[in-house]
Amino acid sequence: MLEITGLSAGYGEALVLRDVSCRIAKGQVTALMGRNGMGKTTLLKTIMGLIRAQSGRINFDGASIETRPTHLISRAGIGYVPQGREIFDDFTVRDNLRLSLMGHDAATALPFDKIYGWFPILKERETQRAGTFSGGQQQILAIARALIAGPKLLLLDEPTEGIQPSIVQEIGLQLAKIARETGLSILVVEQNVEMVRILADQVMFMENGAIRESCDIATLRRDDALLHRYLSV
Ligand SMILES: Nc1ncnc2c1ncn2[C@@H]1O[C@H](COP(=O)(O)OP(=O)(O)OP(=O)(O)O)[C@@H](O)[C@H]1O
Repeated sequence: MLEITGLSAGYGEALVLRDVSCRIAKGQVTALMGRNGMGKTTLLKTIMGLIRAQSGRINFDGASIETRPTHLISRAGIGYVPQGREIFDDFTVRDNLRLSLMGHDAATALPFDKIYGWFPILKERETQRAGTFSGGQQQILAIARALIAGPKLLLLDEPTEGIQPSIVQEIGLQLAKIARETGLSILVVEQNVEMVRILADQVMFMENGAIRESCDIATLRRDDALLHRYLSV
């Protein structure tokens, strides 16, 4: 599904990612953890083509994508929910979803009712402006906007940031269910350990722009030494 090999990238002269290699299988949910400033967001942006790789390969679904423009990476089947959500506050739920479909292949797009079945709150609030929502509801809408295009891989950047614990659990359980149901792969940058335990199958730990270690979620449930080492929790 996604295979990254020897990836280096950064901002101008400043290299942030250093020789990153990792692999995400179809249907697998991978959490990327690490302290602030270690390069997690930079990795997601480089996968999306928002930052150019200086060296290395990003292979998605059998094709190399590291030189493609962002809209073609998105059209190839990678959905992205950036930090801060970036929904349209003045638009209704339905218009936010509709706008998200622009430029996407109608053949892969999901019906609105599929999205509303996964997230009933969006159906209830279909005609309301997104700016009136709570942080958790806005995050659900941001995720729904990415899902409606029918991606094969979803990149999420700190989806639990600033939202209340009950909604964290709801979003985690629902995303895990969607991944199981549809074979969607997810790469989620996350600091919230509860969310990682609910959602992830495997965890990668990033430090100074490199993936230092990874483990499956059962290992992390048994032993939280890795969390102490890479997050100081
Ligand atoms: N636009 C930018 N220009 C220059 N340097 C940047 C830019 N964005 C991030 N950086 C630097 O790149 C490094 C990695 O940042 P990045 O946002 O990828 O980290 P992160 O692990 O996602 O942390 P956080 O959880 O704080 O977002 C940091 O040193 C940061 O200061």
